[in-house]
Amino acid sequence: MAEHGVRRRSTAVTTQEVDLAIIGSGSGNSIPDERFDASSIAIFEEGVYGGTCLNVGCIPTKMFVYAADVADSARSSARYGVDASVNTVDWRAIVGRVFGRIDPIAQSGKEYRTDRCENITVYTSHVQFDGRDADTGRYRLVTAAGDEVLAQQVVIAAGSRSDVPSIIADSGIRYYTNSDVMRLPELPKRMAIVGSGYIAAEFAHVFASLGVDVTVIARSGRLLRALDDDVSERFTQVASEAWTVRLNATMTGAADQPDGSVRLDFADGDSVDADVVLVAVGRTPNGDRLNLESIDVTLTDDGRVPCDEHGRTPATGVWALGDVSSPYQLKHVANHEQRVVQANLLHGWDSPDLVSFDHRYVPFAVFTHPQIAAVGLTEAQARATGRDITVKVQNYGDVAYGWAMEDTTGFCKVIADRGTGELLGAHLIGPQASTVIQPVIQAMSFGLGAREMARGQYWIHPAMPEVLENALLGLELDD
Ligand SMILES: Cc1cc2nc3c(=O)[nH]c(=O)nc-3n(C[C@H](O)[C@H](O)[C@H](O)COP(=O)(O)OP(=O)(O)OC[C@H]3O[C@@H](n4cnc5c(N)ncnc54)[C@H](O)[C@@H]3O)c2cc1C
Ligand SMILES: NC(=O)c1ccc[n+]([C@@H]2O[C@H](COP(=O)([O-])OP(=O)(O)OC[C@H]3O[C@@H](n4cnc5c(N)ncnc54)[C@H](O)[C@@H]3O)[C@@H](O)[C@H]2O)c1
Repeated sequence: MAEHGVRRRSTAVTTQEVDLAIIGSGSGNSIPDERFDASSIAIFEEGVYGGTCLNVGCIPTKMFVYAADVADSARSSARYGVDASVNTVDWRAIVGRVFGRIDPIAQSGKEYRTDRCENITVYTSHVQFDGRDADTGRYRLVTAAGDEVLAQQVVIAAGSRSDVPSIIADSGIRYYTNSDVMRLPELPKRMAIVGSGYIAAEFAHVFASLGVDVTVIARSGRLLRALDDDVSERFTQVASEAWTVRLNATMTGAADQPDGSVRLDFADGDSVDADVVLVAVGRTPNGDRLNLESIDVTLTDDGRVPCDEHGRTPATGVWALGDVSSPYQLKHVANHEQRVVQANLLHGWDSPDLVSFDHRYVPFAVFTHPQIAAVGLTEAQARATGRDITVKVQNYGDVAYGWAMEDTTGFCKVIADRGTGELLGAHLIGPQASTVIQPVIQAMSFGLGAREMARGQYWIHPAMPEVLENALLGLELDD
């Protein structure tokens, strides 16, 4: 490990002075490249190196989703005249495939920073601020292991953690989150998933398709209710046929049962028994564990580290990016913000050339069944702007590739300004949604209107994006 500027104290802990400290090894780990070789850097990581996306988020979940999709394909094969079935699911082999790929990446990422980057010191411990050093004015960062780092500048890239409702946290039951459910030793017979957002929708698909009897417990009347109303409604319908879905469910208790299962009780007197309870009710930014008061930074009302469009927090020299500060808890946003903060670190805090976050058209996809993807305003949001809008809903089942797949539930909704043709939003539910949506993201980002987008290019026939082409052509735009 590099020991740049490290002073050993008699208590066996160290004090190091660095140019830059980075809290969190998710997107934060990508900041130091060769342009930072002359800077001394400390990276703090209290968990597994590489952060949420690599270890317990996007990447492993999608590797499990792919296995689930393969199982679903086999189950639905008879529709296409093919005789296939899912005979057994080798859960250990699936887990082995996923983490056999991921764990070495996390390990080698850490080794690279620790052993091969001479200007970087990795601290594998929780860290928090302890004000500023009176002599140097540097930010003082103190680890749980007792080390002290005095940093000229700090990037807070500390991510977020799973929320756990107190009714579960205080009950004493064994519950799982995305951090450990993917390493279950074996598939349970019954799983109850508390929550109805992204994580619930993706894991319900994974475990149900692999043969688990899944019950999804939603507080409100719809799943994925933050999405466009039609998408959320369609998804709730389809999901209710695939899994047990309890809507408008208010939990009143959770308790271990003598047979090792868990019972969840509801206000209507009903209950659900499950062998595994997965909690997926949102994520809290980790800024509340950094003692930010000591550097006079107050979290936003929704718990984020405040920062401006350049990533600058109210404390001079302290930057923030990703889940800890962003209104979007998405990896492509964290990566974008990392590139902005990286550029701005090189420009300097007060530079007139600072670059800005671009949050205009943040897309997302939910890798459940059916897949969902969206960008821009929902129909309700677009109507609320007061603009004269036109909306077209095109069914997958009405285009050639949708016929090929015998799709009966998918659709693509596009929303545009009737007068100008400006694209305002797109919402897809159906096969390949996360890929089919990409041309709309491009069009919106580069200011291409609906009409030009529909007719200014070829659309490969008979590929799935024809569903998008037809939706665009169906918009009632002024001439
Ligand atoms: C199950 C799941 C699936 C997801 N799937 C997708 C997806 O498909 N697509 C998508 O775009 N997004 C997805 N996300 C969201 C995505 O993972 C996050 O938006 C992204 O990883 C955030 O990156 P980050 O760098 O801000 O934080 P993180 O990657 O969480 O990194 C922060 C790191 O900081 C460390 N840390 C925190 N506090 C301290 C401290 N005080 N001291 C030392 N270390 C600290 C943490 O241990 C962590 O490793 C998913 C999330 C989950 C949970
Ligand atoms: N494919 C992706 O891009 C992807 C996948 C997974 C996660 N993520 C990111 O991670 C974030 C967190 O995911 P998530 O699914 O935990 O959160 P979420 O915000 O998507 O959904 C949380 C759900 O839990 C419900 N809820 C909240 N408190 C509850 C309670 N006490 N009891 C029952 N239900 C409750 C909410 O009403 C909401 O529907 C997402 O918002 C997303 O940004 C992204």
